Amino acid sequence: MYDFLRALPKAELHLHIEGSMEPELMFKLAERNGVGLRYDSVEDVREAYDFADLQSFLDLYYQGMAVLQTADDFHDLAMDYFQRAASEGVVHVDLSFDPQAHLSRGVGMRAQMEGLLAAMEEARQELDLSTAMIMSFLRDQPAASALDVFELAGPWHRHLSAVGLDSAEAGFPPAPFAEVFRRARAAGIPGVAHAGEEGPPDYIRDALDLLGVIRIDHGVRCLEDPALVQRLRDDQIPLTVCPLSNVRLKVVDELARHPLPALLEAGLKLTLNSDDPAYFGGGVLTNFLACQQAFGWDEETFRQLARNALEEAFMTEDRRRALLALLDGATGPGSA
Ligand code: HPA
Ligand SMILES: [Zn+2]
Repeated sequence: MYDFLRALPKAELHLHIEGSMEPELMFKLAERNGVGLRYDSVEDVREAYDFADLQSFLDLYYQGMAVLQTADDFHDLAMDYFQRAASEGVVHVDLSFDPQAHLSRGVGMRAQMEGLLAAMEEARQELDLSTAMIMSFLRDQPAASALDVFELAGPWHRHLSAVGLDSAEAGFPPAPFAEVFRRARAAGIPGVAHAGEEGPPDYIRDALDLLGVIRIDHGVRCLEDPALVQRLRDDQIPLTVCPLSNVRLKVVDELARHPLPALLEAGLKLTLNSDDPAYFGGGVLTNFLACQQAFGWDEETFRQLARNALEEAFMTEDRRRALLALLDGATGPGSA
């Protein structure tokens, strides 16, 4: 099964590039930029990654970013992740980043964009890895700040495949962000949003109705609302589920009790993703393997999850056709 899951052409739809920073890179960038760290060693960092909930993770996540200062840093961060992803059989990444978390530290939009876009081009040329960019807004910051950031990113709008919404969820409903998502849509940029991770099912409904999003990040709490589940199934709205993240942030007690089997049973369009691989114990392949261990799914189930991701990722139709053909070819007959 390892070989099968490794070979499966996997697309990652829910990945915060800042959450892909391994402690080794954090130390390297800290040294390069003369930024002090509160940790003495890589082991110290890993030990600190013991989270009680989403907020306790976010506190360290925003701290860790302090080492990112220049375009080169963003480039190196993304390339480090792309190389690891490619080695796990990932063929496409919808990469999300949080510009406000960098602007507030005095790191400009240009450095962020130029570094990330350079790495994305390098990944295409050197790793045959396609990528797309999602610019996310922090929902625990004022909606006016999201509007400012969207305007500030104007010169790069043509590089954005979507806008997103992340950070602390409970108590921060989607509604205030309707205007910025409407503006993005008017510029031809669709939306995705975290909803139903720690927040209630109503936030999923509001993300669809008020923000007009085309995918829901996480969404696992939809099961508390049967009418919502029916809508998500009828409309085949993709959910980007992050199994190991949900365990590490205590959305669920343990993977064996994760609602993934119930979500599948409900006929929802699911994908498996890593969220913040450096903080939550591994990348996409690790998440696939953990689900195999926990749920004993067969090859057909994993093939369908991988197909869902290829169908819903932000990529050209030519690339999608090629990767779907690779999926069917790589995984044998009966999969067409
Ligand atoms: O899992 C997450 N949830 C919300 N915001 C985030 N920002 C990075 N990771 C996450
Ligand atoms: Zn996330």
